Amino acid sequence: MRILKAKDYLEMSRKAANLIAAQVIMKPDCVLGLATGSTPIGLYQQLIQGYQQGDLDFSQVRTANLDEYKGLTRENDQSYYYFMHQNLFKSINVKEENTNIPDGTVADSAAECARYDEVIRALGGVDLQLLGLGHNGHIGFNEPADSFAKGTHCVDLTESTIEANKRFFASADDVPRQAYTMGIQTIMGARKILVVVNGEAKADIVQKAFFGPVTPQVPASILQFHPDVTLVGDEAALSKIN
Ligand SMILES: N[C@@H]1[C@@H](O)[C@H](O)[C@@H](COP(=O)(O)O)O[C@@H]1O
Repeated sequence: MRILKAKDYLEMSRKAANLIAAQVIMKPDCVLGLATGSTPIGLYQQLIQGYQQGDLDFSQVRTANLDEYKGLTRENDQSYYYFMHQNLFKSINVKEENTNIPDGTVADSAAECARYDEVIRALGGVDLQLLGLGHNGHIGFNEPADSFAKGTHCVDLTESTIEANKRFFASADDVPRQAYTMGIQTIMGARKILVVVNGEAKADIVQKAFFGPVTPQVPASILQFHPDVTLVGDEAALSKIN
């Protein structure tokens, strides 16, 4: 695992965006696995700047997002579809038909999960998967569990995730209780993985996930077995691993 330490959030965002930019430049039709949450917003802004300055072209890039809340429509401003359009897609030249996100409005979980796995298979897998890290070690919405989930599946969100994400909703009651997420096998199948973390609140889980035992109780710990992981974090998030 490569660890890149940044002095602050802006530098973390720049370093991470540089790695994604390198991927897009070296393979213009690459498949980018994308993530939501507050951590990647700064790096998406950097990618938008790179596009506006004429350094990056996303016209052939394909994307596959990690997850989506079940039950939220695309128009709901808390859906991950909405998030991706607001924070990245509307400001770069990626083609709508080349972007993929699980469809939270499909009630039949088995059908939607099978469809999404087929989408990723048809894309030829993910070249570079971007990941944030939940406070309980979740990646995508793979919550702590007794075993590692394989493909796309529907999860019941844990209380800690509902608590962490309620800041985006009017109240905790409005946070959806379920989500569709890529599975651990799909994430591990990505050719490269880029994890971004910032802030002191992530310091403990960074230490556990990357230097603790590999266990489904800390889903991100499986990344220790991936051959090409880069962790980019600010000093606060990396403070317990030095
Ligand atoms: N499903 C998302 C994850 O993909 C994200 O990585 C995580 C951390 O979010 P943040 O970056 O806001 O800390 O929480 C959310 O629940």
